[in-house]
Amino acid sequence: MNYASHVNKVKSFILDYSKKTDISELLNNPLSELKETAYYLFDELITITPPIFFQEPHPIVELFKLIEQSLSPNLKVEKALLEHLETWWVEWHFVATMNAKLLNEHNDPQQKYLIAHTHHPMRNHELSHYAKLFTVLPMPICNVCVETGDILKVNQRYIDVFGFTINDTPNVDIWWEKAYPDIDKRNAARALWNASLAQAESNKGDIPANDYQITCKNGEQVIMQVSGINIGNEFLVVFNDATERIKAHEILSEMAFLDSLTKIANRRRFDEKIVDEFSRVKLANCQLSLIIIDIDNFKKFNDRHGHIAGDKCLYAVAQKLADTVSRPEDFVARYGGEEFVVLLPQTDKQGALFVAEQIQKAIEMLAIVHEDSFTGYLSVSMGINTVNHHQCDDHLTFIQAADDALYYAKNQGRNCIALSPGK
Ligand SMILES: Nc1nc2c(ncn2[C@@H]2O[C@H](COP(=O)(O)OP(=O)(O)OP(=O)(O)O)[C@@H](O)[C@H]2O)c(=O)[nH]1
Repeated sequence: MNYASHVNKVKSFILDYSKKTDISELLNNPLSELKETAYYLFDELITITPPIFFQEPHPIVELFKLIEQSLSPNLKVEKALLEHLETWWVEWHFVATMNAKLLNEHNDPQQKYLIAHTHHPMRNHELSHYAKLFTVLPMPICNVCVETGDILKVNQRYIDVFGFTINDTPNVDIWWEKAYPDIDKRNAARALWNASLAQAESNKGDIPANDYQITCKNGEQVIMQVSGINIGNEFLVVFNDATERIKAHEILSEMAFLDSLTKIANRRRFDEKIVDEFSRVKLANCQLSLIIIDIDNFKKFNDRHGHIAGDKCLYAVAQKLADTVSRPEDFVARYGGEEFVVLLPQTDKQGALFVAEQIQKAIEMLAIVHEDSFTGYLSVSMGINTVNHHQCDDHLTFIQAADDALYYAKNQGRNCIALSPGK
C-alpha cells in the first residue's frame, strides 16, 4: 500500500507540535487538545484509507514504521510525539471497532464508524479508557469472531500466559481439540460453552463463567475460568486462572476426608466409599470384604503411657495398615477412636482372612510395648465379613455383621481374628 500522503500528514503534525514550548505538558495530559487533534488526524488518515476491521496487525503499524524511518533519530521531541501517536492510535482504533459494534451496524460499519466517531468525542474519550484497560488488564483477554472462530485481538497478558501472539494463536476449533483430545470430554466442554452462549443471549450478552482446560503454546495445560461478553459479531473473552483455586479446593476436600491424627482416610470418606462399593457388588458378580480392626486394651495403654503416647501409637498403627494393604483398590480408614476399617473389593473370605493375618503380623512387628496386653506388645482384634451380589441387603447390615465378628474376637481373649458366619 502507498502511504506517501499519510506519512506526510503525520510528519507535518509532528513537526508542527514539536515546536511548541509546552509540548511535554501536552503529551502528559490525557485531556489535552493535542490528543483530540491526533484523533482528528486519525480520522483523516482513515478517510484516505478506510479502516480494515479485524485485520491484525493493522496497516497503520506499517505506516508508523515508515514515519519513524523518515524522522531523524536525534530529535527527542519528535520521537516522543511519534510514540504517543502510536499509543493513541491503538486506543483510537479500539474506539473505532467498539463504536461500530455499539451502533450494531453490520451492513456498512466503516461508514457508520466515521459518523459515530466525529459525533461522539466524549464517548470516544471514555472508550479510549476501555482500550487502555484491554491492553493493561492483568488477565488474558481476546476478541473472537463469532462466525469463523478466529481470534482477532489479544492483549499482552494473553501472550504472556498462553504464549500465543495474534499471529500464531489457533482458531477456536483448534483450541478445543488441543485442550480436550478426548472426544467425549471435548463434546461435554463445548456443550457447556454453547449453553453459556445461549444464556448470554437472554442476559444482555454476558457469557457466564465456567472452568475450561486450555493448552498453552508450550503444551502446558491450565484451567481457566472463562467468561465474556457477546458483542454482536464478536465475543470479548476474559480468562481467570482457576488452577490455584482448584488446587486449593482439592486440598480442602482432601482435608475434609483425611483423619487429622493418623493421616489416613476418615470415617466420612469410609461412609461414602462403602456405599459406592456396595452398589458395585449389587451390579456385578463379585465379592466385597470388610475387616474391622480394634486395638486391644487401648484404654489401659493410654492410662499407663499418657494420651500423647496413645496418639503416636494410633498414628503408627494407621500407617502400618496403609502399608500392609497395598492393592490400589483396597481402602483403609480410621473408623473412630482406636478402631480402623479395611475395605477389600473383589475379595472373598479366604482373601480377607489372609489380609487380616498380614495385618496381625505387621502390628506385631511394630513391637510397641503394652504391659497390659496378653503378649506384652500392642495387638489388635479383627472381625471380617464378606458379601456377594446374591446376599447383600444393605451396607449397614454388612458393617454390623463385621462388628459382631469383632465382638466375638474380643471375647475370645483379643489378638484374634473372627469371621462372620454370613447368611
Ligand atoms: N490417645 C488417644 N486415645 C484415644 C483416641 N480415641 C480414642 N481413644 C481411647 O481409646 C480407648 C478405647 O477404650 P475402650 O473402648 O474401653 O477399648 P479398649 O481399652 O481398647 O478395650 P478393648 O477394645 O475391649 O480391647 C479410650 O480410652 C479412648 O480414650 C485418640 O484419638 N487418641
